[in-house]
Amino acid sequence: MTLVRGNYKRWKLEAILTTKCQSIIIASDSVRTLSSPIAMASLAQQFMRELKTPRAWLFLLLLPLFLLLARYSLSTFSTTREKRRRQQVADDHLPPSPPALPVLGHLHLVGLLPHISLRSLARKHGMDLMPLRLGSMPVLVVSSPRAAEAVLRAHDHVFASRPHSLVAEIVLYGPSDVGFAPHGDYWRKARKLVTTHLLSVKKVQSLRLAREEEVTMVMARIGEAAAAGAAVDMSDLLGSFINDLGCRAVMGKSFRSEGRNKLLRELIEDTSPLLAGFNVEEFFPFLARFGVLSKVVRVKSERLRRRWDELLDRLIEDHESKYLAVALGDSSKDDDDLIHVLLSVRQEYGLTRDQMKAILLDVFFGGIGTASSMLDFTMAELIRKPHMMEKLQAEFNSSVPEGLELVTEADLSADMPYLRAVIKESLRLHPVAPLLPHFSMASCSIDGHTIPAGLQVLINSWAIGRDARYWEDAEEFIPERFIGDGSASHVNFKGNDFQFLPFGSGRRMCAGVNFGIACIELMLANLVHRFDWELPVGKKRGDIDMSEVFGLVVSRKEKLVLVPKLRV
Ligand code: HEM
Repeated sequence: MTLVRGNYKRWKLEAILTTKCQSIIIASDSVRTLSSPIAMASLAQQFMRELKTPRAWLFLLLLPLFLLLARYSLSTFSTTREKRRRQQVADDHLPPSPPALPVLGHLHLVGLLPHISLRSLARKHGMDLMPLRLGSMPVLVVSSPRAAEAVLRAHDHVFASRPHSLVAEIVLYGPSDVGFAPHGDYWRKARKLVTTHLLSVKKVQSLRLAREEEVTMVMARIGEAAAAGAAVDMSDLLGSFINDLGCRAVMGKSFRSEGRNKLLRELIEDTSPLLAGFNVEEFFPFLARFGVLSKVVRVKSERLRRRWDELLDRLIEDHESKYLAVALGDSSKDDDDLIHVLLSVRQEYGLTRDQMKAILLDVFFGGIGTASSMLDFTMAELIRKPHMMEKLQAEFNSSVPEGLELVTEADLSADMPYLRAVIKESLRLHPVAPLLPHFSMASCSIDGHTIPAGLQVLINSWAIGRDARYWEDAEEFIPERFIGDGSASHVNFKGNDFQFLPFGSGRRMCAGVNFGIACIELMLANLVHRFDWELPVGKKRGDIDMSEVFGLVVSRKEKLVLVPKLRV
């Protein structure tokens, strides 16, 4: 195994231009200049949006100049015959790649929903391990459980890093969070802190009362709508439930009244597209040398960072004074929120203020969109299949005391196989993070192919969860497959079953599984147990549109509007 820098030059997919751009990356001592994978993935969408901005026109104006420079680069740096021969030998050890265009590579083949277009491409060319070139960026797309196991288990130590993203670097302070941080000592320390103190099973259990209180408030709102015969925008309701719960966990109860929950939701909504957006210069690093394009992204990111700073600094300062009072014995320790926990371990882990802020942002970005989108998909599937909704309600009827107004987590600890099967099936068919972004830190060999160091790897968990070689009726929503003698009754999401990766696997697996599942189970249980759900007049079940919008988290395009009827 060779280190990244030594090996990077050996990697060339098709265009000599690519090699040139990468040489420049190496020369500038930035071996990790590849973009955020999610950024890459929303390419087309962003591009259409960007066409309306001055920046896009700037790009179009710069394109001829770029092509001229590319030609110049080709002639100036043309490889020697011997180098080409050696490159050919290296290429022969790579899996084959679909045909590409000059300059763009395979960029034009990535659509608005990259996980879907990448699956079509992999299927068309029969490639479970598919090297692509997006602009000048080499990417390896992994589309089968077997290939995912090779990456996430056999070579987990090689692929446990993340690709670089300019936006994450600015907005996430380095990045100093867990999710975007490159593999290394800092990531290890931050991940340990998060899994031991913030998102441990014990900590998640200690937030049980908070979850139950938040669910009670939501049920009261739905109850009012039911009494009035009014429709409820479920997408919005579920979004604000998870947002409020996240705020409560992070900053404590006392901040809801100050409007900080709303501010936080706005900030997350403003930041997510940028974190998921694509930056021209990251696909064409050659252009970044002019510095013009990266400035636009930089300015936007810095503006957001200032807004985050203002909110997070205030939150931390408020907590610091309270923490000090508790430490001096002037006040009782009534607060156990995550900022408080972070302050208590700050010295032990040697955390700076910026690092604390980045770690808090992970809880917001990791937790809020994921759980609410997942709940939205699940409710939509259950409405489309009323017999499944009835089966789930029957499970509650037989498991919880009659007339129970709130299903608590204690009630859920009883055996509820169908509830768990519905959640698993929803995660299989609609993984809200469908492309897992990884980065190779060294070269390694998979199936006789040499995978070079310094390569961005995307594991298509959406394609893997629908792989007909592993799943019967792979495109259908059938929770029964996960129970009894169903074909997947032994499969779980702990990262050992590589045909089912909604939370990833290996070192970079989701750090918030327990937190996420606890929120989802409690909310879904109460929605289904307390209410029957109907569609607004004039809308049929078949009209529910399951199409998606790609972003940091994939969500349903259409809002889910339902009319509740009180059951209990
Ligand atoms: C339905 C809910 C959720 C889903 C489906 C989900 C899914 C994922 C996935 C697919 C990854 C990437 C795994 C990989 O690269 O192999 C991830 C990473 C992560 N998630 Fe989650 N997640 C959820 C909830 C949460 C929650 C509630 C939190 C925190 C409060 C959280 C925090 C994180 C963090 C910190 C990482 C980065 C781990 C690392 O890079 O070391 N997630 N999540």
